[in-house]
Amino acid sequence: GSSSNTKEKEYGQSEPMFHVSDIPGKGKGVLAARDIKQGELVLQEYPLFTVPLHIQSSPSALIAERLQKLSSVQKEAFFNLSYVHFPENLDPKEHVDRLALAIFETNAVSAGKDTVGIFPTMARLNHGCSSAFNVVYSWRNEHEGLFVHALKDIKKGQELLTTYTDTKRPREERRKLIPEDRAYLTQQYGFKCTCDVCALPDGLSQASDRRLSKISELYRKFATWGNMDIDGIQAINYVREIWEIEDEEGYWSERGQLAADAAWVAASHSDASAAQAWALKAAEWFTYEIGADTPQVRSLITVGDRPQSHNAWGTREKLEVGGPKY
Ligand SMILES: C[S@@+](CC[C@H](N)C(=O)[O-])C[C@H]1O[C@@H](n2cnc3c(N)ncnc32)[C@H](O)[C@@H]1O
Repeated sequence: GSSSNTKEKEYGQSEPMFHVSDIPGKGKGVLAARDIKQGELVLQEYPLFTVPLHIQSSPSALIAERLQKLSSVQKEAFFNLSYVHFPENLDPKEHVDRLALAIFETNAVSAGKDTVGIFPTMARLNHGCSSAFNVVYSWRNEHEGLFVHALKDIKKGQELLTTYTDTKRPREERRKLIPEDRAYLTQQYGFKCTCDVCALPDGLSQASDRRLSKISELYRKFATWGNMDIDGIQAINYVREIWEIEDEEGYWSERGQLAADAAWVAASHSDASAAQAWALKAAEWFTYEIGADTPQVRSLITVGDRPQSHNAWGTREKLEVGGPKY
C-alpha cells in the first residue's frame, strides 16, 4: 500500500523547526519554533495519496478509493485537515465522500506533472502574496516527495507562508485567482487573503500592484527573445530590471529559473563571463528554493565552470550581453 512519512523529526535537531498552531482568522497555520535561515530545508514529506490532475471519472469516487487503502492513522490525519465549500445544509458525518472531496480541494498540491497529492503537514501552511510568503515547496520526482525550503530568513514565532498561486498580479486580481494546479476545481479557495501585502494601506498597495504588474510585463518581454523579437542585450536588461523591482518589492521567488534563463541567453550569444556569472547566480537561488542536491544546481555549477558546455552555446550571433548587476 502507499506509505506516508513526515521526516522533520528524523533530522535529530534538538529543537523542532516549526509547530502547527491556531492562527486568528486562518484556522491552523505553521509557526517557526526557532530562527530559520534562507535556504534551510524546512520539511520533506511524502503524500498520503495522489490522484491524476485530469480525470474522466468522479473525483470523489477516486478519493474514496484512495482513502480505503490508508491506515486508520493516515485516515485520521486526512480527516483532521481543514476544508471550505462544504454545503452548509449537509451533515459531514453523513456525507463522508463529499467531505473528503472538500478536504481534498482545500489541501491538495502538485506532486509532479499532472498529479496532485495530499501532504498533511505541508497542508497546514497558509498562503501569502508577493513579499509575504517565505517558504516554497518543490516536488522531486527522484524522491517522490515534496521539499519545503525557506526562501527568506524567518524569525522564531513568525508564520511560515507559502504561495498557492502566481501572485505577480495586482491585489484585486489575486483575490479572484484559482490555484493553477487544480484544473478540475472550479471554485475559489473561500478566503479573503489578509497577508501583509493584501493588508497594505491603499497607497502602498497600489505601489506594490504597479511593481507586480511591471514584473509580469517584463517577464513577457523577456520571453520574446525566444522568437528573436529582441536581441540578447535587451533581454538581459529586462532580467536586470526584473531583479531590481523584485528587490524593491521583496519578491524573491523564481529567481533561480530567471537567472538560469539569463545564463541561457548569455551562452547562446557566446558571452562566457556573463553565462558563468548568471549560472552561478542561478545555482545560488535554486539552492535556496529547491536545495543544493538537485540536478538543476549541479548542471548550473557545471556551466559556471565551463560556460562553453551549455547546450545553447553559440546558437545565436556573438554578442556581449552582460552579467548580473549585483
Ligand atoms: C491548505 S489549508 C491551510 C491550513 C489551514 N489554515 C488549516 O487550518 O488547516 C488552506 C485554507 O487555509 C486558510 N487560509 C490559507 N491562507 C490564508 C490567508 N492568507 N488568509 C486567510 N485564510 C487563509 C483558508 O481557509 C484556506 O482554504
